[in-house]
Amino acid sequence: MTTEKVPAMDHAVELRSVHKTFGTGSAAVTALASLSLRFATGGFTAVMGPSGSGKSTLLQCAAGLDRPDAGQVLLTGVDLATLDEHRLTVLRRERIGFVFQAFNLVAALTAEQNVMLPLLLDGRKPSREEVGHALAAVGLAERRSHRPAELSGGQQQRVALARALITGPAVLFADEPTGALDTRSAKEVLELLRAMVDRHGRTVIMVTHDPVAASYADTVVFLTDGHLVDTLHRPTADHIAAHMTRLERR
Ligand SMILES: Nc1ncnc2c1ncn2[C@@H]1O[C@H](COP(=O)(O)OP(=O)(O)OP(=O)(O)O)[C@@H](O)[C@H]1O
Repeated sequence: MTTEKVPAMDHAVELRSVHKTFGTGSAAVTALASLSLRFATGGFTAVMGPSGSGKSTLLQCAAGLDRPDAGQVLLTGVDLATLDEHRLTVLRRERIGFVFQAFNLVAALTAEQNVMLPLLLDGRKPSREEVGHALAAVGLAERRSHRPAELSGGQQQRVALARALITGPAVLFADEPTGALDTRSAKEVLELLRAMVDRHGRTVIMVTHDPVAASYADTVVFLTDGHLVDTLHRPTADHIAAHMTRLERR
């Protein structure tokens, strides 16, 4: 693929004055207000902020799932605005993994078949060994033949993680990945995300409302009304919770 590269790659994702509005006229809502933000390569960042502050829109634009009205998004050094839809799809497939609060597994497929999907979509024939390895990495080697309905929420999210990671993406985006999980399952998923960064050098960007989940990150950024209002490094859950309370009172 011939894509424009910038030389320095210490930031896996960079937003430069990204602006995004939904609706028109008096109904227009500014979701991102000329937001500039950089996510370090090999770092774990949590994105927090009150409801409607632009967190999901940030993730969608950063992952190339939505296009900003103005500004630039660089993903692993590639300016997404320079790509047509086909090249954007290829870039996303090769460099991005995504996990959602609702897992988004295909109900009719087994864990193993769900994990295979991204490779099949990429025209590759996955080996059972490769898929087995991905499931083992999330502690589910024994559950390869189970369908989503036969798995707990935490297990389903771990299958979703294995599916997101099977292509070896540089960046993993997670939108409330623990929002539907009990405390124990959430901890397992967060520890896996932490290990992706520490052991495999991946970049993780996670939207969350939960201060405990955010405390697994290296950096926590806070949005309000589409603006970046604060950045904390290695904060404790209590510190994050206090910060959120202050923001919600503003
Ligand atoms: N598709 C859309 N159409 C219209 N408005 C939208 C759309 N998506 C987001 N918005 C608006 O943009 C703003 C930011 O939304 P966004 O979902 O990014 O916030 P959020 O911080 O993720 O919120 P939450 O924590 O509630 O999920 C909100 O005011 C929202 O209503």
